[in-house]
Amino acid sequence: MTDLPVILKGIMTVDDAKLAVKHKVPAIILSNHGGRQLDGSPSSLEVALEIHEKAPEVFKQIEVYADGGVRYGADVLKLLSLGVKAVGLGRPFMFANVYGTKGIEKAIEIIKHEIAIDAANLGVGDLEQINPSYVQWTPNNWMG
Ligand SMILES: Cc1cc2nc3c(=O)[nH]c(=O)nc-3n(C[C@H](O)[C@H](O)[C@H](O)COP(=O)(O)O)c2cc1C
Repeated sequence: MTDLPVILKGIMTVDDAKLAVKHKVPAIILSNHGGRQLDGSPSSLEVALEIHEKAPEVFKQIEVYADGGVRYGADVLKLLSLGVKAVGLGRPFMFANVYGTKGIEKAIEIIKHEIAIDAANLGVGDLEQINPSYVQWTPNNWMG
C-alpha cells in the first residue's frame, strides 16, 4: 500500500461528493473521464454547478478538483469560481505533445496567459478571491 493520500476521480453526483466527505476522503476529482465513456453524461462544470446549488458546503469540507473539456482560461475560471481548487487538462497536452516538450510548454504558456487576461477582465487580481458572484449561472439542463 502507500502512505500517499488516495483521492477519488470520476465523481459525478452530489450524493457521491457528500459520501466522500462523510468518509473523510482527502479530495475528489469531478470528471466524466473526458466524455469518452458515456455519451451525454454531464460535464464536470455541470456537476460542480449542481453541487454549488444543492450542497455548496462540500467545497469547504473537501478539496474538489475537476477535469474534462477545459480548453480556455475562461473554463478554468468558471470552475474555480464555484469553489474548485484545481483544474486538469488531458487532451490539450496530449495533442500539444505532437510538438514534444516545446509543444507542452507552449500550451502551458497559452492557458496561463488566458487565465491571467480573463481574470483581469473580470476584475479579479487574486485567484484566491474568485467566487460564484463572478458568473451569472443558468440552470443545469442535464436530465440524467
Ligand atoms: C486516451 C485517453 C485515455 C484515458 N484513460 C483514462 C483511464 O484509464 N482512466 C481514467 O480515469 N481516465 C482516463 N482518461 C481521462 C483523463 O484522465 C481525463 O479525465 C480527461 O482526459 C480530461 O478531459 P480532457 O481530455 O477533455 O481535458 C483518458 C483520456 C484519454 C484522452
